[in-house]
Amino acid sequence: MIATESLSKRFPRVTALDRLSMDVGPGVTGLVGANGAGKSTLIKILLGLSPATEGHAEVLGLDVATEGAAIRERVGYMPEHDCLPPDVSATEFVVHMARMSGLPPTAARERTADTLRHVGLYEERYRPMGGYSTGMKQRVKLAQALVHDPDLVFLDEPTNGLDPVGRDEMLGLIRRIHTDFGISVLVTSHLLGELERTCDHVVVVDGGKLLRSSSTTDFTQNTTTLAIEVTDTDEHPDGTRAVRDALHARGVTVQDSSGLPGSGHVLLLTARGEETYDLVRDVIAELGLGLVRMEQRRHHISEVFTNDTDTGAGTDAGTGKNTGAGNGEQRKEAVGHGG
Ligand SMILES: Nc1ncnc2c1ncn2[C@@H]1O[C@H](COP(=O)(O)OP(=O)(O)OP(=O)(O)O)[C@@H](O)[C@H]1O
Repeated sequence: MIATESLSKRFPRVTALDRLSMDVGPGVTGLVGANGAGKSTLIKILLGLSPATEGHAEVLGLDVATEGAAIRERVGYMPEHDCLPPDVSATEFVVHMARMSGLPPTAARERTADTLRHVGLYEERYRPMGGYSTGMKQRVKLAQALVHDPDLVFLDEPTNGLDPVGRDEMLGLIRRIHTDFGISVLVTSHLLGELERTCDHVVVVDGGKLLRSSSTTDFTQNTTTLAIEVTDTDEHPDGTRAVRDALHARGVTVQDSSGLPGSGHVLLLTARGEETYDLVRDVIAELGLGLVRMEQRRHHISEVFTNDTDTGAGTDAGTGKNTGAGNGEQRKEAVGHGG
């Protein structure tokens, strides 16, 4: 869908993109980075709206340097900033954008009604947009990006300014753009956590450079840490402690989980294979306790990112190719703490 090769953009005082190479396939891809990381600059180059200083990029197989108009016919764009004229209604505005994209009048009206309904704007679509809430404006911006039925959409910070409920709704809508309509999505955010649930693939940029590019599941792969929770009994009023002591007696060290929320009843230990599971099961059975849960912990994307920036990593940024697997071991090391 998108391929960049050593793409750079230098402004007089700042390098917004620095030799960025990446491949993005179909699906929902998150482009993550702090404010000023270069996300909007990349999107403008990919749309053919702003020339790169050096390097090469293709969108849907089209060269951004020479085929910008053809790219914009097939790609929808939701800009970051408020750009809606206050005096017109959502319907008028989106019909206008559909006409600008080349749809005939009747098709433009029909597509507008469908798209506004899809993003959750109903009666209010006939009112002037100046009176809309931030959430409603974001929905109109999303609708105009989708109205010409593109193959791919670029959404620049679509959850900006939304409250938690609005954020969740917007993330759900973004997911459905792909599942319901088969449109691929590149969505930017400075919040990693929210992309964990929404995206198939995540690209992390920092200071215009690629930090990491991999599938979300690869980012959040299982750790080797086991979380165990047991019931208490009359004989063992503190079942958690009884298990800890019994495991300790058998040479298994339980990790210090005191910093974790609700950690009072959760034991964390490093699994060394099947035998660790068997040992835990046997210890709990011998003590006559009930096993509430025994599960492998997963990383959160935010843990990965914190670790990357802390260590100045980017070790596996490499080519940034969308290969998903293959960097697991390196990542495991980079993440290390796992708990
Ligand atoms: N037209 C421009 N002229 C000069 N500097 C620019 C211009 N556009 C962007 N920059 C600079 O390039 C860097 C990257 O900006 P960009 O807007 O791409 O970041 P971003 O990751 O999208 O962050 P944000 O979400 O805050 O917009 C920033 O330091 C910004 O100040």
